[in-house]
Amino acid sequence: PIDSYDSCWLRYEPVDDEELLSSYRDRCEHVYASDSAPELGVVREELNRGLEGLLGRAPHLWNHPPRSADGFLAIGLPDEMRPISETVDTDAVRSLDEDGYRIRSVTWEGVDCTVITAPTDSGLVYGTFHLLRLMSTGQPIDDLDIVEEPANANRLINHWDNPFRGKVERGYAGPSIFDWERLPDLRQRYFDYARLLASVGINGVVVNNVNTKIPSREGANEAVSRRAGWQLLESDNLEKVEALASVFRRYGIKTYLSVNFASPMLVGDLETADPLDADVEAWWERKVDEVYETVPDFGGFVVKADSEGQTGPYDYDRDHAEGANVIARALEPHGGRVWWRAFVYGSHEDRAVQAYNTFEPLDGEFHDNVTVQIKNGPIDFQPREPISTLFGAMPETDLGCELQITQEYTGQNVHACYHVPQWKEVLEFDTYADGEGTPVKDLLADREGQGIAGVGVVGDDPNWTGHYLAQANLYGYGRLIWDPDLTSEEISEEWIRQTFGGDSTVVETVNEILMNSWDASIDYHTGSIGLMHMMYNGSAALENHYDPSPEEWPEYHGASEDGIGLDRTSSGSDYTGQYREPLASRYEDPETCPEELLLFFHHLPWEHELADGTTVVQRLYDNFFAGVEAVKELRAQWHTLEGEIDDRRYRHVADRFDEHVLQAERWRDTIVSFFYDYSGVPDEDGRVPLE
Ligand SMILES: CO[C@H]1[C@H](O)[C@@H](O)[C@H](O)O[C@@H]1C(=O)O
Repeated sequence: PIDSYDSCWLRYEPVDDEELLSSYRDRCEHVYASDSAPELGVVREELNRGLEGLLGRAPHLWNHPPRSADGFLAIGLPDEMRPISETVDTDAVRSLDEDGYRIRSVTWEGVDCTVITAPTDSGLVYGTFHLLRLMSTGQPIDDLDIVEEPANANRLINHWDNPFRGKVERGYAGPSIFDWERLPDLRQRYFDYARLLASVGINGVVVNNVNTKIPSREGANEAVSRRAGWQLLESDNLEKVEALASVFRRYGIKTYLSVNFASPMLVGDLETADPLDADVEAWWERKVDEVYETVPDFGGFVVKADSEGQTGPYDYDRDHAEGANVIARALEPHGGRVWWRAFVYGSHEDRAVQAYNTFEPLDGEFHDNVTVQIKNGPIDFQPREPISTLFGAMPETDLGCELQITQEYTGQNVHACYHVPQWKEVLEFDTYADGEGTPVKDLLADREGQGIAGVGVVGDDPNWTGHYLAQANLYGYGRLIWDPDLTSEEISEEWIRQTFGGDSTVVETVNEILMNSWDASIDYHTGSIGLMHMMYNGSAALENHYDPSPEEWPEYHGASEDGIGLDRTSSGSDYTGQYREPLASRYEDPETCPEELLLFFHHLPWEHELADGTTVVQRLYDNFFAGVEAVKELRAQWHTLEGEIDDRRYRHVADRFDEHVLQAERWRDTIVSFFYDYSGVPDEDGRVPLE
């Protein structure tokens, strides 16, 4: 079947500004790019596709400097394109980070030349996408002097795709794009996905769900019989993994697998998975050697252990370092890495405190090739959470930050919600780890074993993401983790121009919609003063993690007749104590605790007065109602774009805004009624109780 799907931000629409077009043609119609490495093949392909789209005619590709051209583009490693590379400081290029690159406008033998060079081939791929992005967003390219290096060494996508069954856990864009039945046969879609990821600097992809074993409710045997993610480590499946890896590696992207901690028993036939057992150690070594025979540049494993029904070292009274290290030792000789998830909870009354209590004491115990992967907040990707206390608490351990691109809790494939401002808030958060001015972004940056992992959003839907505006989150994720100093606006404008064109009304309007969407989402999902996790969690009539269901979660909101919120201070679970000063004291006192997190840290009377004299319950009413009005405003703004954007995407988004408004009203009405039932306090403006 012909795969037809959207090209997202790689549309390469014809440049309509005559002056720009002629300058682009002068400089890029002739391209000198050697074809010495697979990545160079990608560079030539992308330039062909991009320049033909933008300039309206295919470029001339040379494998030597074109003598007759008035201007040309030269791309290659410093040693491969002498003497042109001497127009840039090649030593400086060689000392760039391995994924870094340099773009420079120079004159060579009297000819205008644009040089893209880098220490490695993947840098050339990123440099090429950077130049095409400049042209797709209508920027001048006649005086470029760009040096780029990624802030984060590892920039990963974690797919929660279930192989064989094709479903994506918390995916809202159709089935998985990975067709494991047909692999090693390749789909064109894999190449286009790799292009999308490489164009925003992603250099690692975990192709399967961290829930590698279906938590069996009907007993062990039933779970084992149905094919599951853990089986990707089986010898027969490794060539399928290699097939995918062969696509991704062309774009400088490493392939990883989520594995089950009990693989020695599930994949092997051992009786135990005890990490200190010599047979288990030997089994991991043999299995990993086998993987690298098939996938020579394999990235490594992601492991979800002792978490939500997945087995782990606790089954053998071992700690998480012992669990991770047996796998890490097997990967070490091959340069592989274990991304060990810190998403462990369930044995402490207050879920928020457990990850720190579990992992902080193990600081320095993990092998050098283990990265502890920590969700941005202590609960679970809620619209807004405080920052996990583990950031800044494990200086002797490589850390990774896990963010969620898919909108599990922010409206799935219906609501417009731009996550980049949320991620900015996380990365800019000052942990005080080394005194004032130690933001998360600095803790993560510039350490080879560290980085950021984003829970993926794509599926086989033609629009990839279930909602066209959700493409901005995949785009934005890559751009932000490459350069955390970019602003949310800069990123959204880049995306809008490449996706909907440069018309200023369209750019401004879509930008405003994106930039206001997250605040609206926090308002109508939570009331924006620290509550969270009030969603439906069943599998009956309502949608899981989509519909409101506050009555399910008293231990998360602490609603009672006398008040609301959870005491996480020293008189409660003492989660505040896990932060460094001055954060601990700031959160400990309701007078100094930031209002947007107040009820996360404090249980307060409904009529507790906030700084401006408004009571807690009235603030909640006001914010829920404001959230709905904000969504109505976003919809009205989108409606002004009818005729300015192609009808297919305009209609798609407009229809979703109608459902978005209804759903926001559902959240508001359900939760303000829930608060009224407990507090008995009516809204000052007569909106609650509802008629
Ligand atoms: C993959 O499982 C997910 C689960 O679907 C989700 O509801 C929650 O976010 O967390 C889990 C995790 O992060 O492991």
